[in-house]
Amino acid sequence: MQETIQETIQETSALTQGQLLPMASSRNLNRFWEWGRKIICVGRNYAEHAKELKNAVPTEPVLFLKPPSAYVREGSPVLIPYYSNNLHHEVELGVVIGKPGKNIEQSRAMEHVGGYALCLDMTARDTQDKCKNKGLPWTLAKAFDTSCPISDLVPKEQIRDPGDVKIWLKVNGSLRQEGSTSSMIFPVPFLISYISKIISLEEGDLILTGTPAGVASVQEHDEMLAGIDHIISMKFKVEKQS
Ligand SMILES: O=C([O-])CC(=O)C(=O)O
Ligand SMILES: [Mg+2]
Repeated sequence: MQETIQETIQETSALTQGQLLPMASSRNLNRFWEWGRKIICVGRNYAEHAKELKNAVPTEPVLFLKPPSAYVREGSPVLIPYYSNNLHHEVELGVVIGKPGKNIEQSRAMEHVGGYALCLDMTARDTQDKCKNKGLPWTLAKAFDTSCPISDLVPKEQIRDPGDVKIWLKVNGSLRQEGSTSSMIFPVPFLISYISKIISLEEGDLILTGTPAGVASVQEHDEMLAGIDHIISMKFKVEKQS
C-alpha cells in the first residue's frame, strides 16, 4: 500500500507542476463558508510537524472533519474553549472544491479545485492529547466554534502550483510557522483523489491540507497574523470563551 501511494504521488505531482489549469466552478464560490459544506482536514501531512508532536510520519493520509459552524471570519475573535488551557495555532493551505466528484483520478483532480483559502486549524492540544490517550475521536479538540479561521477566497489563477507556496504565521509580531507546501507528504491532487474515494466532494467543500512545523500555544489577547506568500493575509485576536 505504502509503495503504491508513493509511486502514484510521484507520477501525478509532475502533472500539476507549473501548468495553467482550467477554471472549474459553475457557482460563485466567493462566500463558500456560508454554504454549510464539509471541512475535511488532513493531519500530519508535513514530516517535521508529525515529528515535533512525536507522531509517526504517516504512510496514508490522516483525516478528520470540522463542522461548518467552526468557521470564523476576520473581525471576530478566535475563542479558547472553556475546557482547554493549551490552544494551538496550525496555519494551513485550504483547497476549495469548485466541481463535485467521487472517485476522482489524480490526473483530473485539479479540475475540481475552484480556488484556495488561508485557514487555521485551531487545536485544543491538551484535549487532543487526552483523546489520543483514550483512543477517542478528536472532535472536542478540533471541531469547536471558531476552530477554523478562514480568509477570503483566493482565486485559482493566483496560485499556479499549490505544491509550491509558502504559508506563514506570526503571533504578536513573532514568526512562529513558515513552511512551503512543497514539503507536503501527500500533495493536493493526491489528497483530492484519495478523499473523493471515501467522501463525495461537493462544491464549496474545503480541504485543509495540514500544517508545517512550529505549532504552539496562543493566549487571551494574542494577535495571530497569517499569510500565503504575499498573496493574502489575515489577522485574528484570541479571546476566552465566556
Ligand atoms: O497535529 C495535528 O493535530 C494534526 C493536524 O491537524 C495537522 O498536522 O495539521
Ligand atoms: Mg491541522
